[in-house]
Parts: sequence; structure tokens; C-alpha cells
Amino acid sequence: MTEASRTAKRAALVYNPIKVDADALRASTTRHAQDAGWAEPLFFETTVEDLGDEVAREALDAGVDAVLVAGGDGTVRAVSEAMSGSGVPLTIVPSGTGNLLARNLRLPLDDSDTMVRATFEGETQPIDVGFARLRRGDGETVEHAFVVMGGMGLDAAMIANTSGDLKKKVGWVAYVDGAARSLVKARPFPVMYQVPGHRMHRANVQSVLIANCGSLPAGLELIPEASIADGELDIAIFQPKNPLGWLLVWRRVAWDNSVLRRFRAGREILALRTRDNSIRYTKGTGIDVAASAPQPVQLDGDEFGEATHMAVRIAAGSLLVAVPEGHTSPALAAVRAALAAD
Ligand SMILES: Nc1ncnc2c1ncn2[C@@H]1O[C@H](COP(=O)(O)OP(=O)(O)OP(=O)(O)O)[C@@H](O)[C@H]1O
Repeated sequence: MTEASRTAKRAALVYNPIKVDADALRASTTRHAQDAGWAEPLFFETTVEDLGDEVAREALDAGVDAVLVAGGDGTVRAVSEAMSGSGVPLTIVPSGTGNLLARNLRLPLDDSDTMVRATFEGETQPIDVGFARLRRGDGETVEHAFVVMGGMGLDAAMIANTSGDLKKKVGWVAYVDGAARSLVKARPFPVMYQVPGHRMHRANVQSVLIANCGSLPAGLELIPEASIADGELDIAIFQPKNPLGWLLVWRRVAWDNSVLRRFRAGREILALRTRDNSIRYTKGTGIDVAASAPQPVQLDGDEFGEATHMAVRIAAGSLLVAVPEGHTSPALAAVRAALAAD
């Protein structure tokens, strides 16, 4: 090893081999690393057993200066979990059907070369990461991160009921099919929930959704105010009274939030609808939700089994993401403004 290669910076690429063109991505990472004077990159593949968190920790232990992740939302979630708090920047190379984090950061979705280059020449921005500690029915606890959103109840059941084959064919539209099948069995369940600094509530809910950012594919805005860098989580408590109530929820999610909000007249219509309390929004640095019976949980669109208790906290600004030079998005612009004001 030469003196130069010992002191040069090094990147690691973590990728899901069933989701990406591995040869092309490795070649592009090597080429951009060389151009920037960095050492030969390290390459790690995810496996069915390790969705990416273990190899990302291996890369961090090897002392890398940057990590790139290429895969679907599950891979991005797992790698972000390992990288949170490390101070090492993460580049998201969009590769799945959802690309939820990349969409929320308004990153280019079809230009992996630009994202790879951002690792070596771009800028970094801190974003928040959510952590959900789940207590299982048998008392066991596990903690996992989410970068986009987590939830307990119907939203998780909907994901569990979504066929993988259909998702491959039609992408996120498949969740509508999952939702339809879950709705047939949907029963509200009683929970106690508390946001730090607020009183405890008791409610019959169909779903509790906790968002770090608010955009879903197809232009749906689930929690439009959710910002990925405000140090707070946006929480939606779904309390439809009956299956028809879900039509109201979907109307609000798909129509009100995505369409009406863009127009002033639309915003006036929205204001008139606040009496319909099928969704209650709140905000906080976390939430504790206790259910009387185990309920399904999802994190960033992947099933995480059932839990009786979910304690969610935010690790504010704990993940550094690489963005192309000069890149901005509403969420990142807000962070820059806040940093400039300090
Ligand atoms: N080496 C591998 N061989 C086979 N399957 C793998 C391998 N590595 C990961 N997987 C599988 O890939 C899935 C994770 O995929 P990933 O999150 O990258 O995409 P996705 O869930 O389809 O995301 P999206 O919803 O964005 O398309 C897991 O089911 C995991 O078991």
C-alpha cells in the first residue's frame, strides 16, 4: 500500500443485488472515487438475512469516510439505522419502486451517476431519523429506525396484505389493493397514547401513523406538514367510525392534501372540513402508544411483526445525507435557514 492510498479517503457502497445493476454501479463508484482522488471503494451486498445494517456497520468499523446505499426503501431504512449518529455522510442512490426518502428530499430519481458523484463532490445536510422501540406480546423488545414513516394498525395490515408480485408489476398502486383487503377485516382498537409534554389520550383507532416526512409516491401527501429536518415527528391518529370513514380518510389524503392544498379556493374548502375528525394530527419529539392486544407495525413500508407497545423517538439531525452541489428542497431549505439564523 502506498502512502497516498493509506491517507486517501475511502467510500463504501452497500447495495441490494436483486434491485440494482451491480456492475454499472460499482464501476461508476470506482470511477468517481478515482476522479476525486479517493481510494478504491469497498463493496458490500445485502442478503436476505442482513438488509444492510450489518454491512453498513462493518463499513463504519473499517473507517470509511462516506457510504452509498443502492436499493429499495427497506435497504435505505436498514442502512440509515446503522449510519444514524455516525457523522459519516450517506448517499442515497434511488433504485426501488418507492424511493420515499429520495422523493422527499427531491433527489434525482433516474440519475444514479449524479447521486454517486454527490458523494465525492456534493454537500451534506443533516436530517432526522425516527426510532421505534417495539414491545412484543411476549415482552421482548426491539428497536428499529425509520426515515420516512412508521405506523401501527391498519396501515401496517395494509402493507402485510399487499402482494409482492403485484407491487413488482404496478409499484405503489398495489397498496390500494392491500388496503381494500385490509378494510374488510378492519376493526378499531383501543389505545392509550401520549406525546411528550402533552396529556395522555385514550382513543379507538384504526391506525397511528408517525411521519418523519410526508410524501408518498403518485403525488399523495399523507402528512403535508411533515418536515424531515425540523426535529419533530408529525403524527396522524386515524379514527374513522366505520369502513365508510376510510373513504373520508382517503379523500383527505389523496384529494384534499394533494390537490386542494395547491389552490387557494381549495384551502378554504379544507378549512371548512375540520369538523370531520377522522384524522387527528399532532406533532412532537416522540409518542408512546400502548394497545390492549398486539397490533401490526410497519416501518418505511416494511412489516415489523406485531407489538403491544410502540415508543417512538426522534434523533434530530442524526443522519448526514449527501446531496448534489447546490441541490435544494423545501425541507433542506428550512434547515439551511435555521442554521443561518443560529
Ligand atoms: N442478496 C439478496 N438476495 C435476495 N434477496 C435479497 C438480497 N438482499 C436483499 N434481499 C431482499 O430484498 C428485499 C429488500 O428490498 P429493498 O428494500 O431493497 O426493496 P423493496 O422493499 O422492494 O423496496 P421498494 O419498496 O422501494 O421497491 C428484502 O425482502 C430482502 O430479503
